[in-house]
Amino acid sequence: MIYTVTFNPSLDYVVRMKHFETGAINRAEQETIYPGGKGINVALVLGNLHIPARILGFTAGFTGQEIVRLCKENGGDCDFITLDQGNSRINLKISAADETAVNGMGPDIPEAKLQLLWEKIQTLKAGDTLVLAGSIPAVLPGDMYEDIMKRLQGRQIRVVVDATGDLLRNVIAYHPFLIKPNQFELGELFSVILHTDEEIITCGKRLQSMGARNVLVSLGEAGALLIGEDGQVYRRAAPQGKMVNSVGAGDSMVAGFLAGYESSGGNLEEALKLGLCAGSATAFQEWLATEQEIRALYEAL
Ligand SMILES: Nc1ncnc2c1ncn2[C@@H]1O[C@H](COP(=O)(O)OP(=O)(O)OP(=O)(O)O)[C@@H](O)[C@H]1O
Ligand SMILES: O=P(O)(O)OC[C@@]1(O)O[C@H](CO)[C@@H](O)[C@@H]1O
Repeated sequence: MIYTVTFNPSLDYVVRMKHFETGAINRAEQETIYPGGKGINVALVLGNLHIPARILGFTAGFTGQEIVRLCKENGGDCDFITLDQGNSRINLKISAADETAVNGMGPDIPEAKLQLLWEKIQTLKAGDTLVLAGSIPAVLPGDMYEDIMKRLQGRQIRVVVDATGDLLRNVIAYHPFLIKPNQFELGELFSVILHTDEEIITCGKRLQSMGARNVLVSLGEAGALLIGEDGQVYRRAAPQGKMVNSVGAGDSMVAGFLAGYESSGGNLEEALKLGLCAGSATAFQEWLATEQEIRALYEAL
């Protein structure tokens, strides 16, 4: 069974306009509200691919209720913990000539509620996969994912981490099965800006030598690079298509990778291929891609 954890879910308020100008009143030409947060996105795309995934995390207030409702409406298997105070955040996504986002801070999570999450995670069994994805509310310590991984050591649970900065850096020593930084986030870990495949591979291999098993580096429209635990480096260009909205493309890639890995009995090339197609299929849609959209790219690749 796959479980995803979203500490800081959101309502993604996606607005479209031809031109966006800072310091001015901008008028939306189209607006939609989606349930958001990386773990939620991963689980919904897994669901689209018929892979069962339970959604764990914290929701609060009226926005939290709407996140749960929208997740369920989209087939999500929700097991959220409800916080007694605050509201889940609203993340503004502006799609104009380019994409701009303002992500909220999210509510505080008191110790007693963290304990409830820990109790849920304790029930995972050997062979299960746990996806820790996205940021945590600003008031929580940056070792949150590390703490979870520490407690899960030796239990044969595959842990996937899609996060940035310290949250990601601190888990590497605990042998995550998969990490998925994008090119910028990978460079950020080493305080460098990466330009070439060789530079990306060097940094990816460094993360492997520090403990990560598979390092999947997403490169936007340039595709992805996988530094596999089998010692191979896999490189694939992205499928061609018209970019509509890239929000959730990276999460869809994680979902596709896990689905491809599971359905192929652990073939990394297959996992990368389905991951890439899921990422691109989402980038080519208004929101998260359906199975049909992902399979169409897969057949053509
Ligand atoms: N313009 C694009 N054209 C084709 N594929 C794309 C494009 N943008 C993203 N993708 C696909 O989605 C994958 C993930 O994208 P990206 O590298 O932007 O991840 P990310 O930065 O984690 O994304 P996000 O934070 O928006 O979810 C890429 O590897 C690629 O397969
Ligand atoms: O603030 P975080 O947790 O880093 O990212 C949150 C978020 O931007 O990630 C998803 C796309 O990957 C969106 O649904 C959501 O708004």
